[in-house]
Amino acid sequence: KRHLFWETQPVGKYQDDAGEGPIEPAQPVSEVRQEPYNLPSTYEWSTCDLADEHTMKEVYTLLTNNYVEDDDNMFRFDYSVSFLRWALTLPGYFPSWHIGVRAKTSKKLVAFITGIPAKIRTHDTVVPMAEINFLCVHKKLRSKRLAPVLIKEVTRRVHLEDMWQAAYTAGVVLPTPIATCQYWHRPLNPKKLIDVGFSRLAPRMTMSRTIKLYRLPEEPATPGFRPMERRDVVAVTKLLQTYLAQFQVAPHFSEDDVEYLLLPIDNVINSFVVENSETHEITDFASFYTLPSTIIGNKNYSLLKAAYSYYNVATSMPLLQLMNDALVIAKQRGYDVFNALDVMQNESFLKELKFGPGDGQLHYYLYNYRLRAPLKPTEMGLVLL
Ligand SMILES: COc1cccc(CC(=N)NC(=O)c2cccnc2OC2CCNCC2)c1
Repeated sequence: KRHLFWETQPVGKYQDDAGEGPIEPAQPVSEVRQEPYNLPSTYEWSTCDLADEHTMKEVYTLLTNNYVEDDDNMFRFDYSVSFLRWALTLPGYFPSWHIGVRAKTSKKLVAFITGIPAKIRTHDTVVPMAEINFLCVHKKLRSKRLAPVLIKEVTRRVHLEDMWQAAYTAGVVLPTPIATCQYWHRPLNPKKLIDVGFSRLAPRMTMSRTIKLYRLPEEPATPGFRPMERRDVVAVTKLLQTYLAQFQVAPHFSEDDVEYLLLPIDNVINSFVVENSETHEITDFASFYTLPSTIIGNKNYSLLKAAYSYYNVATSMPLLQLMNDALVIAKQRGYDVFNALDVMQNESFLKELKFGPGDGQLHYYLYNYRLRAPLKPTEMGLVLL
């Protein structure tokens, strides 16, 4: 399929002969285009100040009504205001990278795209990158070729901050995935999932048999499994840095990153540690983020409460046991389903903990950075929100 826009971007093929690294060289910031790209005449750029409650509410409303749906258009991501604030206003973020498009007359927010700064390690090189996310065009403005303009504008604003690489994911295939991952789902409330059409009753299975199949203990099995606290930041950072070192692409987390990104926030990020009762050593870490989905057009339910596996490190037990404890807590806290990608070492627990394969794939991309070869999911250590 011809990609009129993507063929103009540095997202090219692999080149195992050439080294790994930027496809195009950085430019002097003074040479970066100073003026915003052109929009259709009735629309205007509008940088969204997410510290402002009203603007944040406008962003929430645009996304909850117009963001990503599953392939059967039965569910749509419903990122909460507190989640968006957490995900997008991290220390060192650039307000100018929260880009909106408004209709000139009504001032209605009709499109959005974001970037946040991150340090991503690819093999042995730590590269400052922009993580691009939340590209959204109002349903009524689709196929007006707005998405390419939003992408060019966020790229321009990233360049203005002297940053020349980016990372993003998508459910669609574009030039040129660096990894293609499968997503998996572990039912926690199988009856609701079947009622809303997320899951189907397996052949020759009754509902009561299905409920029994997915039943979980009331409490985690591991003594010392508890919510992460600020005092755990140093130990968790060490655990994560050591664990993530094995993957070809992974975030390069500092203690400040861990403190901001992984300390628990109700209904946003859930994180846990295992503390050895004798040595008080932190030996394991588990985390999942909260991303509900609107259930489109179901008469009994309006919201699917989903947990998404984030970063997990087990050193004192099999990852399987740690993840089972995470499932137990997610069930306790009222989640309907626990989702995971087959990245990192997740394959080691997916089948055994009764995850079922999802009906789609998530593709990872790098902008202006060539790898020698695509990665296997087990070589991918980056989880985007
Ligand atoms: C259940 O409600 C849905 C609402 C919209 C889309 C999908 C399917 C889908 N596209 N799922 C994923 O992309 C996905 C499945 C498992 C884990 N992470 C995921 O995506 C994350 C990471 C990328 N940004 C969205 C959230 C499901």
